[in-house]
Amino acid sequence: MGEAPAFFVDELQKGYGNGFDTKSKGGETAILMGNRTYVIGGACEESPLSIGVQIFDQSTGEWIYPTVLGTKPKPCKGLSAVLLSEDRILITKNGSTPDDFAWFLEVDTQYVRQQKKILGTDVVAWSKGVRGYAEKPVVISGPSGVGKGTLISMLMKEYPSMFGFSVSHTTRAPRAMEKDGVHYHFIERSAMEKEIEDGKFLEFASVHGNLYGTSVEAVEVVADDGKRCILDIDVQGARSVRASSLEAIFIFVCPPSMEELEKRLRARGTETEEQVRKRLRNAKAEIEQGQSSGIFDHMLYNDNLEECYKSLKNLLGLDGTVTAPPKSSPKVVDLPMDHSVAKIDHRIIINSKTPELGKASTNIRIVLDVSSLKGGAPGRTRGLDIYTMDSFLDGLAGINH
Ligand SMILES: Nc1nc2c(ncn2[C@@H]2O[C@H](COP(=O)(O)OP(=O)(O)O)[C@@H](O)[C@H]2O)c(=O)[nH]1
Ligand SMILES: Nc1ncnc2c1ncn2[C@@H]1O[C@H](COP(=O)(O)OP(=O)(O)O)[C@@H](O)[C@H]1O
Repeated sequence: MGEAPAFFVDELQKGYGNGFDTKSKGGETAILMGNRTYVIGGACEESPLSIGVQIFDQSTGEWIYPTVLGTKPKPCKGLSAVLLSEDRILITKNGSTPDDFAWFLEVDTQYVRQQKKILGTDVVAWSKGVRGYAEKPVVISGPSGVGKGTLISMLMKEYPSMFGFSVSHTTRAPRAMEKDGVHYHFIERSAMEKEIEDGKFLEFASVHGNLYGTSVEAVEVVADDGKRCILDIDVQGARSVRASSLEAIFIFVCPPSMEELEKRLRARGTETEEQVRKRLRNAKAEIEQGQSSGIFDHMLYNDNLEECYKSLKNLLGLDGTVTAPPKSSPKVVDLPMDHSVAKIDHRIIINSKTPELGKASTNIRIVLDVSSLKGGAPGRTRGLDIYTMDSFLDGLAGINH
């Protein structure tokens, strides 16, 4: 494990006051919570392409090197930290673009506490802040051949800007029309097992003799796009997601009969006879679990495809009226290289300290509104609102007229 940043040691051993202090030196920043000082910054020793996290425990005088989960931010020239609540720290990256400047380091959220129990180590988790209010992800399960893929394709075709598909990893061989990275990430079993060990998966399961899993990243890239994520996963996977901190809507699709299911599977013609038999055997257990496990919020019967699709749209609140395109967020400038950060209620005010080289000496003030945050690790933190102080003041002036 790496050495603690030397220049911090003296100061940390002296202690930092009141629990809301943040200090920044070089590429690092430190923030005190209770007895622990979180030192964030520099490159992480184990993965140099990401920002490191170390904890100084003032009660024991020892450094702790926690397991760091989640997609990590890339190193930058400097950081600022603000304690948001007792469970997470907001990190802003100097000089970064609006889609990369707000990150959350979770230190005591439900997910972190759950992972601490599982791993038996100290844990912190990164979650990137994204703008916009995409709705809860949708988990769709059901036996092979029931029509999940067909229904999802219809939804994505009709609402391309609203939904994004979570591309799973699988060890099964690609079908003729399937593209790597679009339908699945096709992967060797040993490589997938290694990635599972490294904590890259939100859930995984062995289905019909192959490994399938949803990586945290698969869900995150959809959130980054401001879209609602659709997961096509089996009942075991749905159970894992239900037990995780990812809030989602769970839908189970049933066939009208086993005979019809067999007909559809055979007509699709993508599996060998042996595979078809295996899938039909597994279907019985899946339907039983789907109907009785209490995991699913909604059951759909896919007899007539058009009717089933209409029911799916209804339960997702898409009742046929044309929905307005998402409001485009006001443009925000990059975060100044040198800035101060202040927290006022649920707003974080970022002020540039000095004019940047070659730039006019106007003072840049950016507001981060954190009043409506949703989600978090594993996955992005949604609902972040970012605007310039000027547009905020213009808005207030508008109200007063
Ligand atoms: N747990 C889990 N199941 C998955 C995942 N991706 C796909 N599945 C499920 O694996 C099963 C087999 O999928 P596939 O081989 O594509 O066959 P299909 O169901 O006949 O289209 C289906 O029940 C899928 O819902 C995943 O990431 N995790
Ligand atoms: N309601 C339906 N009636 C008849 N055939 C259907 C219906 N829904 C889907 N299918 C067909 O059944 C086959 C299996 O559907 P698919 O979407 O691939 O299932 P899954 O993704 O659940 O394995 C496909 O050939 C599809 O066109």
